[in-house]
Amino acid sequence: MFMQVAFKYEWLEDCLKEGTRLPVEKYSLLNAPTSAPASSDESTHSPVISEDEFHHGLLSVVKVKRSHETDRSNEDSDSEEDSHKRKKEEVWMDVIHRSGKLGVVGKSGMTSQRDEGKDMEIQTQSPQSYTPPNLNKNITAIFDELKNIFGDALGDDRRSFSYYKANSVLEKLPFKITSVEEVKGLPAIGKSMQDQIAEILKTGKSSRLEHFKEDEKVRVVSLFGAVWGIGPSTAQKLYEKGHKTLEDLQNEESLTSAQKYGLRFHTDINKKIPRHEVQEMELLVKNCAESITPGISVLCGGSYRRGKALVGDMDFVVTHPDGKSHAGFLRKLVYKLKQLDFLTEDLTVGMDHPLEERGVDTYFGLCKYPGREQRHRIDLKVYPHEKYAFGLIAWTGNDVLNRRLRLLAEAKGYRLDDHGLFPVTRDAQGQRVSERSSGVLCSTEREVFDKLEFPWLEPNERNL
Ligand SMILES: Nc1ccn([C@H]2C[C@H](O)[C@@H](COP(=O)(O)OP(=O)(O)OP(=O)(O)O)O2)c(=O)n1
Ligand SMILES: [Mn+2]
Repeated sequence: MFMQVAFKYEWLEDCLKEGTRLPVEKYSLLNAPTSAPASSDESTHSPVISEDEFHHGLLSVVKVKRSHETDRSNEDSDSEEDSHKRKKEEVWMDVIHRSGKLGVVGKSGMTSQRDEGKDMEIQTQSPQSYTPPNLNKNITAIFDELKNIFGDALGDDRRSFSYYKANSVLEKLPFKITSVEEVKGLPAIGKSMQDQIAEILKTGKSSRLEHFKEDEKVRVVSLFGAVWGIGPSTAQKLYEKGHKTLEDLQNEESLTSAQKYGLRFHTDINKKIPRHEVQEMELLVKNCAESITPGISVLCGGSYRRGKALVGDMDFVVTHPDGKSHAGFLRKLVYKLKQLDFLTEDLTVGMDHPLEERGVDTYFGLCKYPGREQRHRIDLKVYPHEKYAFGLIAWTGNDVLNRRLRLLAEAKGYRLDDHGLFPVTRDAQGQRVSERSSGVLCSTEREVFDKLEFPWLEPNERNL
């Protein structure tokens, strides 16, 4: 039985380490510990979890698949708000950092792989699988639906993110929740989440979700919004045109060709890819790339690089250490991968930046595992050597870490994105400007972490 409503974060960490639910007494914040007290020194370094503060700590990173409609570079446009909360953020950074470690300690024996002393982080790594057991699917499945409804249909990224971060805590818990008392005091689980959890525990359902399911507009708009290439505003327009089902959309002329592919392969794209298949496809792309330009570096980032057992899509990050052979490479790679019948449909393409521009070439498309017709989403991004470390961090994620790093950079007077780390100055009007040409030089991910004074995380430790 859980009597305390607030206890130290180490409780969660230790539970995960032990693989069992430990008594909370010695972690209590309300009662003075009677036995085996944590040293006072330790408690000063151990942030206490308060939902509200944790909430502010994470802000509105949204894990919704809308990157194709959203310019990632504009993601931080709410930086005014962010700056108000930055102070609090810094305090909570440690908490969040710890929460990232949870998944790692939860999987006993997971080790770090280092690849130090290299000029560039060109690594062939096979991180061990990251598969935290989710003992609370009865709750997280409902929250996941609500996350999608708020994100895909209602465009309410803030609420969507509340469910996303609540789930990222709940799915890592080493026990099945039987009473709402057990989640009080956990990060990201505030009063509203507690009430919803209590309701789910009692009735097996969420009235909020049931209400949405009864609302035809919400149901239809979130269905459409979940299609690759269709965002909340297009989804709403399609609903207003009278469409009700995905079949209805098949004859809709106004869809772009990418949206049509998104629709046609909707079921395929939504299926997660087993890790070992990604590994094989990574090898296929690597071999193909090497046969075109020897020495080229190809790495599959995203959740695969973070060690997930099931992967949503493939995010390839490519560069060439010589600083020039990357230019024009993507077109050749795409051509050859199509010849191999691996790449099948183009979604969006932005390539052929001339060498002098030092731009990033991108290809978003669909591919298939050799011998099968099922499609998967694939992104290929080619970075010039000097931007590579930044691209690799951005496309490895996860998005919570990306957000944290960006906010931290901002607090230190920089702007961070997948192209680099740029000092921010003020122009004559007092507006913040960052000069693209004067970026900080970092040739490895570790140098970027060091520059930001963020504790180093191996890729498999980045599931925050
Ligand atoms: N709004 C977003 C979307 C993505 N990313 C970054 C972090 C992600 O880890 C990476 C790849 O994006 P994905 O949507 O492919 O996410 P993952 O690879 O992490 O998960 P999965 O593909 O398994 O769904 O890009 C981000 O910072 N912000
Ligand atoms: Mn991915």
